Amino acid sequence: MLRSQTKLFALGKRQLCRSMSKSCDLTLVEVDDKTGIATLTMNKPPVNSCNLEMMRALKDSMKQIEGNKSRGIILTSSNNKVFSSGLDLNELRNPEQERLVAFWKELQEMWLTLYLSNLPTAAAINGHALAVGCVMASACEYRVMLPGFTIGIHATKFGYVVPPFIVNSYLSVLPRPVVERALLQGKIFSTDEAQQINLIDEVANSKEEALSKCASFIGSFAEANPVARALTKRQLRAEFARTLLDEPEAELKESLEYITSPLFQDSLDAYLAKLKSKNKK
Ligand SMILES: CCCCCCCC/C=C\C=C\CC(=O)SCCNC(=O)CCNC(=O)[C@H](O)C(C)(C)COP(=O)(O)OP(=O)(O)OC[C@H]1O[C@@H](n2cnc3c(N)ncnc32)[C@H](O)[C@@H]1OP(=O)(O)O
Repeated sequence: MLRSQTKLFALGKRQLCRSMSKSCDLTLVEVDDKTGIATLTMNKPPVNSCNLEMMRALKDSMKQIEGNKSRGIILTSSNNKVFSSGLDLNELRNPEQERLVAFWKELQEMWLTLYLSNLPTAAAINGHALAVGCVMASACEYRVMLPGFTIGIHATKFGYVVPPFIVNSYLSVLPRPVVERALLQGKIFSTDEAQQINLIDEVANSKEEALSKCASFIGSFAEANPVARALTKRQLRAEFARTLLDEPEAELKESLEYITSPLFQDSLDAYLAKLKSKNKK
């Protein structure tokens, strides 16, 4: 349904495409005609949480961008405080089986599409990037973050086992001992801390500067043959994507069993209640 709701507009020198839900445009895509770089903006209020429709919109937008022969993708947010708050926790709470299966498959496909994109990818992290928000940023080849925000995978803090492909997202950016400690502690990093451990590549003082730094990174591949670049990237990244490429059903089964267990559901209830109570105080 979303695919048929995706529209492509000609807008002066730019093309704009939108993946729409009933109430809003979940993603916005603008292609700069001069550079050929596409900016993919997450636009799901209030905090870009990833429900089924959002992840489908992200995947479809990335595929459209690749099909449009753009030179690269910059992932960013329309919210100037939150890049993404990760998976939509409401999708995991007392889920209906069919929707949960579709949701988890979409997460797998969205991650594979971003992680193995043929194009150079960069994240302009203009707000908090938590859990799967951090995973999406880590799946990109380059990260530029604004000061004063946080980034990390804090799953173990609220009783979530971290699935292997999420571990691999971190491993493709950080050394193993750092990954192990960060995941086991459920560590959330400030912008400065993230730069110190090279979880992010650069700090920018505004979203415009972040976008510009991401564009410069993508521009650095101007001399590379796009096909050779894409195939080399795929070779380099294939190992970390292996579980999902070869055995998505096994990963799905394991995750579903865990998500629907009383242990997980109880800790999710407690976590959601804490999150909601913050706004009632
Ligand atoms: C052996 C192998 C087994 C494998 C098993 C695998 C199982 C793994 C299962 C799950 C993996 C999950 C990974 C995830 O990504 S889970 C998501 C984790 N994300 C978070 O914890 C982020 C929580 N949010 C925040 O900390 C803040 O909202 C923040 C992003 C910092 C923004 O803060 P602020 O601007 O102050 O906004 P509010 O907190 O007021 O939020 C506004 C409303 O949005 C609701 N909200 C926030 N985040 C989420 C979310 N992720 N999902 C759903 N809803 C969310 C929040 O409650 C507010 O709602 P309301 O206005 O009704 O109070």
